[in-house]
Amino acid sequence: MEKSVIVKDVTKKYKMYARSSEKILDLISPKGYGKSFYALQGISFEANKGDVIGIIGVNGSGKSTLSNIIAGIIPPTSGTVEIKGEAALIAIQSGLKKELTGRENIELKCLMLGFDKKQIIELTPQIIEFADIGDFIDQPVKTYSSGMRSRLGFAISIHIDPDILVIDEALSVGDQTFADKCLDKMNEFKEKGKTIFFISHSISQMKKFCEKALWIQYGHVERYGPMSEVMPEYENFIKKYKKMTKKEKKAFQESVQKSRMMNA
Ligand SMILES: Nc1ncnc2c1ncn2[C@@H]1O[C@H](COP(=O)(O)OP(=O)(O)OP(=O)(O)O)[C@@H](O)[C@H]1O
Repeated sequence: MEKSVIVKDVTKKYKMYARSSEKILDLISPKGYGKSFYALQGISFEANKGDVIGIIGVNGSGKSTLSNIIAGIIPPTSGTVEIKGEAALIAIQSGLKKELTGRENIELKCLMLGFDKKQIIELTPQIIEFADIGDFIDQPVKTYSSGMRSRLGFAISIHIDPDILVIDEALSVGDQTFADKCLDKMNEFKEKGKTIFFISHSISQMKKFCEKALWIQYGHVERYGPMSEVMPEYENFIKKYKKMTKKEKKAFQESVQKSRMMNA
């Protein structure tokens, strides 16, 4: 199996300053100052070409942080991410410049990826047709609804033909017809042997589309394996969590959050 993504011991740390003066103290003290929150702690896994991996986990577990790191949008604090080829992120807020129109965003993204004028002229109508947002294509993106942003983002990313596609909740907005159109495109990618990471709160969508599951539990990899094995374990955890009393839930949340906080 040819590897397409190798993630080794990836950590993402965010500084939590109570006051702005703490930021200055952090900059000038040799050992740093203030508390750090670990969104990710020692994430390691490998993906093969053709893998379709669902990233699952409860709110705040680190799914979006990890997808942003895989797509190269943000760097890890420590650890390495090896990507074979070009990765693209599709998320509701992904990479669209709000002041620019939809059409200008298409051009910008293509230019940034090194496409020439001829390729851009060829691709633009295809992207516009897929996005299907009518006259809004010539309006600034800041006037778009979240569904329209997601449509444009999806249309751009799918047409630039990346080797690794990271789809973060992009199908949760907008209508069913568009979601089906996206799923068809994602299936085309799958058939071409590309690697897809898929984040969705829809467990049925996950089960239908992904063969593997990467379960992120409060910044750690809890389980990684076939969807048919990992998902039942995750669903069991959710069931148990839901059965907890309010007090038990709070105690549980506090203990996991505490394990992610560290000094400096
Ligand atoms: N810029 C930031 N500064 C501080 N903390 C952050 C930042 N970005 C994310 N976090 C924290 O990191 C943790 C992981 O966030 P992330 O958005 O990756 O989780 P998620 O699993 O995608 O959650 P959800 O399912 O709610 O979208 C959260 O506790 C979040 O509050």
